[in-house]
Amino acid sequence: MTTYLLRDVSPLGAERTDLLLADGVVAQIGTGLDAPQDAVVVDASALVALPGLVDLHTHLREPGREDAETIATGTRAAAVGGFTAVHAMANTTPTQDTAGVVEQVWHLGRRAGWVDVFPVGAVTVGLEGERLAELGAMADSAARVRVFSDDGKCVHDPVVMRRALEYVKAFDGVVAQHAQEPRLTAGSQMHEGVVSAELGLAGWPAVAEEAVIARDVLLAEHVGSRLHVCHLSTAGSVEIVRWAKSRGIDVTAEVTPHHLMLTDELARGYDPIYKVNPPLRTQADVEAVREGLADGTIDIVATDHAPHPREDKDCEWAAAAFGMTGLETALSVVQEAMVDTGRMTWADVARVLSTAPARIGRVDDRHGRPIAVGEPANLTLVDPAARRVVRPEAQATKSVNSPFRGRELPGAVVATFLRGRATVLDGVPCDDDVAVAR
Ligand SMILES: NC(=O)N[C@@H](CC(=O)O)C(=O)O
Ligand SMILES: [Zn+2]
Ligand SMILES: [Zn+2]
Repeated sequence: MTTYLLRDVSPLGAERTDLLLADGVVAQIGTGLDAPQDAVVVDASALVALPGLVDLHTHLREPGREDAETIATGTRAAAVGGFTAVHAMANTTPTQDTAGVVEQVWHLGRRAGWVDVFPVGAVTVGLEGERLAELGAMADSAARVRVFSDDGKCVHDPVVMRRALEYVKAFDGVVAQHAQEPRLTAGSQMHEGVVSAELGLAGWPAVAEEAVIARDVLLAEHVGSRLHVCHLSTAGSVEIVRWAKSRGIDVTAEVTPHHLMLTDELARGYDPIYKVNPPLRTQADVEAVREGLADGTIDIVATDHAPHPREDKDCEWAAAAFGMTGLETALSVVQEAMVDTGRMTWADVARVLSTAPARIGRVDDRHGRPIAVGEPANLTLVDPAARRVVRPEAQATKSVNSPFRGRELPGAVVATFLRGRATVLDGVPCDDDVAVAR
């Protein structure tokens, strides 16, 4: 295995030092380290080192929609985006609702070799919201599932939600809720507000999200369980989570990069590239989620990378699929929205994109670790001074539905290391090295 000496890198944006990566771990830290004979020396004097990013919410689409993404293409895109681990959502075909399917996804992730893939288990059979899936068997499987979600759909029946919350306690699992009251959002196309009224598109009101979050934090309190809120998007949701945390309720929440940056104004062009669930909200909501992320009410940023094939997006708004890609732009968007605005430091970025998601997903024995001697060398090197224009056709993901198309964003992932092995160097995926390691 290649040894890397990262010369003059800035861990978490702090003072520069050298990092020696050998035998899969951070072997030495210090200034002016001697380069071992066969080491590859990387001039990292312009780079910030972060613990490898961890995505709690990725749609890899395999099995079932390999025309949109495969585990191989999606995890390669994840590595390019600086990730060393992703949690793969359960809304595949077949659904990830049995030990057999989650083990298959886990095996395919290992075989691809780009990042560690942690399958999410469905809460209910077929995401139908009626009967609990075999949560225990998925937890005990080789995939060691700890995160359970019907994402794409809401676990709307309060009795089913209560049972799921109770059940996952046995193995320290968490239910990740896609908070969307279905009756309030039947036929909804975009955020309900001034813009939806003007465009004549059916609205998806903030209350449909907030009502479910309010119910679920109370359920989590009642049964003493752990709840995670997926892609929180409204100012009211931030308020409810803030209140729940102040009561000591064991709730965590995520926001997506697109909800940190984009608003419903973008729907005015009727371009379905901006159609997503939950919908893009208002500028006041964007301000509130930024503030919530900065003050710790929102624990993490998760991409909700949702690739769709062209034919599902190149159509009229009402017929188009909900969802946006995000793995390869997440870090840049967080830099623009939070770091370059002075709201967060790089140490905060490491928390919201690595340490906290690893902890919520209970993979913090391997990921989201401090950059310290003896720790697994899962690392991301970012050049904060770089700027680049997003070109979806040039991305590693198989799908081109990026809402950031044509935008210039700050920052670039220069390298990603998974257990000391480079998966990305000079911004380019290391196809040959990853193939050898397979
Ligand atoms: N976010 C989306 O708009 N779509 C997701 C489902 C989801 O995250 O709810 C998808 O699977 O396409
Ligand atoms: Zn969702
Ligand atoms: Zn999702």
